[in-house]
Amino acid sequence: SNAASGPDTWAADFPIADGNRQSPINIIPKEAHYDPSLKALKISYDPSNTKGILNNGHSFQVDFVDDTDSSTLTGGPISGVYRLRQFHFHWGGSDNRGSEHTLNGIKFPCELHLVHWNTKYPSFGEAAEKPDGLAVVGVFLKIGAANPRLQKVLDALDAIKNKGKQTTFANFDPRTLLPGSPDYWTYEGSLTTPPLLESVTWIVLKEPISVSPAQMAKFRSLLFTGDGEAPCYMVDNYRPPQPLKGRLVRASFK
Ligand SMILES: NS(=O)(=O)c1cc(F)cc(F)c1
Ligand SMILES: [Zn+2]
Repeated sequence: SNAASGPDTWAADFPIADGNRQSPINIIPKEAHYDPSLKALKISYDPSNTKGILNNGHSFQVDFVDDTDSSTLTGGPISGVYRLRQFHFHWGGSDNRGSEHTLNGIKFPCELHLVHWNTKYPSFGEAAEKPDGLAVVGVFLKIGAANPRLQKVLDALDAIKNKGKQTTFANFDPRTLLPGSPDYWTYEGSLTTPPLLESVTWIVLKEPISVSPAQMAKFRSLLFTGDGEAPCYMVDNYRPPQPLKGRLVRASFK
């Protein structure tokens, strides 16, 4: 990561960067504990909640209307109802890196995060400050055939090349981005970007989805920089794995 503002500099402004439940982590499947009490994830999204797509200067995100319980996550390791807020990605400058979570030390070229907040709190902002406030579903992307489900998202990127740009984006069902297998690992962690709040129940799906090299090039065509600034390609926007500090990683499958 670059010295100026990369992950190694965050502890100065956000001491929680060295906390006891930081994310991401390296997942070692053989060291995960199968928990038969873990429920299946229940995901119910309403595509009409899609609000827009934004280049926020560190990734791009697709935002959802979250003022009703029409796009929710329940079941799995969580209790209660969590509402979909946004999804976004992290990726590398080449196919050998990019994911935040790793599997047996292996980095994937890209990782999708679907961010949900616990409706026992009045808002996303309030929930983000509570230990059980957020639930993020992580999906690995691996190089293979072009993924037609990604294409609508990637085709919108030309309109949000620079930091701060947003455009309309409607009627997208993020469920189409999920793999077939329901198997997941889960652990208690944090946001992976500042403010690094320790409020996330992570749910990392075992089965990756595919992305082609040409599709990865689309991700890498975005800019970290604003219009009129010296352009800097948006790549390597991932935090490396953080110390487990005694946490258990549970598996929903044997
Ligand atoms: N990358 S992440 O999913 O942990 C995340 C989600 C979020 F809503 C805000 C953040 F700053 C970071
Ligand atoms: Zn993320």
